Amino acid sequence: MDLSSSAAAVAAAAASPSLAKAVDTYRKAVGTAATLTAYTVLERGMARELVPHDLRALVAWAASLVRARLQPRPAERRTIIIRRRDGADGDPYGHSYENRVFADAHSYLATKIDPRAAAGGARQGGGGRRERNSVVISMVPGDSMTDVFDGVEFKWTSVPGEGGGGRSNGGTAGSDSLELSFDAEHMDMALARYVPFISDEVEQARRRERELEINMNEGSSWNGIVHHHPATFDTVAMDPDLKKSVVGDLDRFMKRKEYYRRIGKAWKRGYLLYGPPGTGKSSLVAAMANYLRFDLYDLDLSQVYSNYCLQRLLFEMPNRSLLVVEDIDCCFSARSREDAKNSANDDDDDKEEKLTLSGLLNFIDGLWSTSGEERVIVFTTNYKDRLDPALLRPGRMDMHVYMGHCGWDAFRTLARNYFLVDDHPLFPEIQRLISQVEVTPAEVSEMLLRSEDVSAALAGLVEFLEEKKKKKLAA
Ligand SMILES: Nc1ncnc2c1ncn2[C@@H]1O[C@H](COP(=O)(O)OP(=O)(O)OP(=O)(O)O)[C@@H](O)[C@H]1O
Repeated sequence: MDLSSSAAAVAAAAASPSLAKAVDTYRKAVGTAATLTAYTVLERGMARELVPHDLRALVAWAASLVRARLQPRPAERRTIIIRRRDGADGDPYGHSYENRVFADAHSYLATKIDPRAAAGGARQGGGGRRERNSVVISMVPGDSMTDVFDGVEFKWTSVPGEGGGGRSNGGTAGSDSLELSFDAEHMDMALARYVPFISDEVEQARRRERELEINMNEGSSWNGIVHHHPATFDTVAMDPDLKKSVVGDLDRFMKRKEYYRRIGKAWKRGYLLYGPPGTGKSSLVAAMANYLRFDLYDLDLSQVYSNYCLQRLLFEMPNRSLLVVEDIDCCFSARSREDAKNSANDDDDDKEEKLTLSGLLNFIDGLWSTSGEERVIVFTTNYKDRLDPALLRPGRMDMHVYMGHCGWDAFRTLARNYFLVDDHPLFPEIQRLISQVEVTPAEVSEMLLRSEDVSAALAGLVEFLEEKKKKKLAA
């Protein structure tokens, strides 16, 4: 029976007790039905047969309410637009500036497309130099990609620039802006964690990729050249435990910015490397710079004639740099002690100008404590006993590292460096001799370099060590 076809039929049906009963049953069912399926069955089965049009509409409405409750509602979304350039609107001269967040996001997305993509690229490095690598992989304008951070999905869309961008011109290189969209509930995470995370990642990748410089002073200015020193902590031959503790110390230092700030100390770390010539002090300095990805500033104090000159040099050093003063025992000789003795009654006009070790240390403490950025200073000496006590006082140099003669472990590192070998029939002989004579890693390196054939080189080393032993016994 089709009761919805005419008003008369509806009235008749309303009056019919059997229909009233059916409607009553239906109402109860609506009230108690727990699932959408139940509604659907009722809707289809009963409504068509029994229920008048208005009631059917009511039922459909109720069902849609229930459906809406049961079905997950699409989450509210937020979109952040990151423009390539900013400033043009607000700048009175109409200048626009490259937006750093855009550059970072652009580089970051390139590494998501291909992890080998260079994160160097568009923006200037910390020292104001333009980075060498540039991003060559990027999203095609109009395309989207999803990145997951801490379990939350972030969708990136590259929005074409005025020229329309396009595959031929390098993707986001042709895009004007990037859109970042995410569920509204993650707004805080996006701004406070995700975007800063991207900048950090890009910064770290840039540091890893950029070429390091070694700077040397000429008078009061620095001259820098690209620095390809091959030394790393893997190649420096030294006591393995000592090596571990140097690496651990650097790691701890780098993580402690907040700690240094809290205790009100300059975020700097001082290392004193000492030991005979040729034991690898300079190699260790290079390994430290490579490990930290810091530029090296090799301060030649014989070129520094006044405190003013020193001050200028230290001021010019950017953060994340490693200052090294080699052979510190020779730099001040007896002068600083003499100065200290005479300073009370010396009225020489230029006494303020004279460079002393404590002057240098105070400058470093004073200047660097204001920068709030990480600095590492390394002094090297062949003669620790000749050093000014000012330098040896506790708290001056944080770590004293002795670079000694070549031990067995150090020899094995060198053999691995030069020949990629971990064992050889001559090793036991070399181990015995090395424990009997003093030989520097520089001497061992020199012997290993003499032949490309491992057996010939090791035989030459055995001969050299035997000779040393003979001389020692004869002495
Ligand atoms: N510990 C080492 N590990 C690896 N190579 C070393 C080591 N010591 C010396 N060498 C080799 O010898 C060369 C000279 O060593 P290096 O200049 O590092 O020694 P140094 O202790 O700084 O010497 P000096 O006190 O004379 O400046 C290095 O270039 C390297 O090839």
